[in-house]
Formats: sequence, C-alpha cells, structure tokens
Amino acid sequence: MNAQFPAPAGTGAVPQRPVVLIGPMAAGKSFLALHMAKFYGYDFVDADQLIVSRHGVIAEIFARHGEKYFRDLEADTIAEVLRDPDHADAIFSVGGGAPMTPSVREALRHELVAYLEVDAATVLPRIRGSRSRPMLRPDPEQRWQELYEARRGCYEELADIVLDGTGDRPVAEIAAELHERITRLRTTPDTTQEVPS
Ligand SMILES: Nc1ncnc2c1ncn2[C@@H]1O[C@H](COP(=O)(O)OP(=O)(O)O)[C@@H](O)[C@H]1O
Ligand SMILES: O=C(O)C1=C[C@@H](OP(=O)(O)O)[C@@H](O)[C@H](O)C1
Ligand SMILES: [Mg+2]
Repeated sequence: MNAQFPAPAGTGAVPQRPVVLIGPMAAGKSFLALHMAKFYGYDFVDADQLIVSRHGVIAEIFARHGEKYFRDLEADTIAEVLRDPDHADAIFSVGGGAPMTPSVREALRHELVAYLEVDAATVLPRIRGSRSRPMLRPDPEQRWQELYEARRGCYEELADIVLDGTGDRPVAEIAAELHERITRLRTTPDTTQEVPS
C-alpha cells in the first residue's frame, strides 16, 4: 500500500514514482506494462527481463543456482529500479513471486502498486505445458493454483489498485483503466493529510 500517493496536501508537488504491477504468473503483467508503454508513453521496466538480460534465462538460473539465488537477484534488481530516478515514470512489472520476499514486500508498501487479478480459468490455458517458469514444475496447472492460494493474500494486502484481468479481458481495456486510475491518483490532492487550522 502506498504512502506517497497522492502528494502530501499543501506541498503542491506530486512525487513521481513508478507503478509496480504485481499478480500471479501469466496474469499478463509484462504484457500490460508493455502496452502501457506503447500506448500511453510510460517507461517499460520488467524485473524478469532485466534479470534475463544480465544473467541469462530464468529456468537456467533456477537449475544452476536454485530459487534462493534467483530471489536475491530479483530483490536486488527491484531495489535498483525503485531507487533509480530515471525510472520514476515506469510501469514496472515484477515476477509473481517477488512480493513474497520480505525486503520486496516492505519496499512495495511505500509504492503505488497495481494488482492484476485473474482466475484459474483465465490463466490455465496460457500455462499449459509451460517450460519457461520453473516454479510451475512439474504440473503447471496444479502448481499455479497452489501458488496463487499461497500468495493472493499478499497481493491483496499490497494493492492500491486492483485490476480485473479475468475472462481474457482485452489488454487495451485494462490499460485504459490503469492509465485513468494512475492519472486520478497523481492529480487528486490528499485531503486526509491536511493539518486542521
Ligand atoms: N489480456 C490478455 N488477453 C489475452 N492474452 C493475454 C492477456 N494478457 C496476457 N496475455 C498472454 O498471456 C501470456 C502471459 O502474459 P505475461 O505478460 O507474460 O504474464 P506475466 O508477466 O503476468 O507472467 C502471454 O502469452 C500473453 O500474450
Ligand atoms: O511466480 C514466480 O515465482 C515467478 C514468476 C515469473 O514471472 P511472471 O509472474 O512474470 O511469470 C518469474 O519471475 C519466475 O519464473 C518466478
Ligand atoms: Mg512477466
């Protein structure tokens, strides 16, 4: 849950921070972030994409070094992006497991977080036979559901914005809603923080 949106009343300044997209595997976080960049001009940053560009494919990282090593890389990458002023206007998609790492979860409490909510019916056809996501092995459908149940409370707790991504809702529609909600949050003064005169 964010502590910095909207700006403190009276300052007139709206601090520009990235919008962090969270949600389960294959919800469409990376796809949505890319769409937001393409159609609304946000900076696109994807934690997994950065990790892959620097360290190679995720399945290989898991196979060689294990999950803990990947989670450390992921947490470091996310911290780096969040402190980089060049990414202040990013839509920042992070992997489905990222908010489960305590340091990441703590950092996200102070950011604007959008949770892309989906259900099994929407996602299962997307992950059938998936080999690129090691956390889904050996049975992608069963593992997705287990992980979703274990993680959804954390997603809900962190979310400032919840986006409905069920039923293969068109990405253009989700993106339009997200853009509208971000714009509103960034321009509405926060009267809850006003000091009584
Ligand atoms: N709104 C959508 N409608 C239809 N297919 C989608 C939608 N969003 C994502 N997808 C597809 O689902 C797959 C997983 O999307 P991705 O963005 O990689 O998910 P995530 O980053 O949440 O794991 C991709 O093949 C993508 O094309
Ligand atoms: O949920 C997870 O544990 C993971 C999700 C993946 O990202 P997406 O959520 O973008 O698929 C990727 O970070 C890795 O395979 C682990
Ligand atoms: Mg992704």
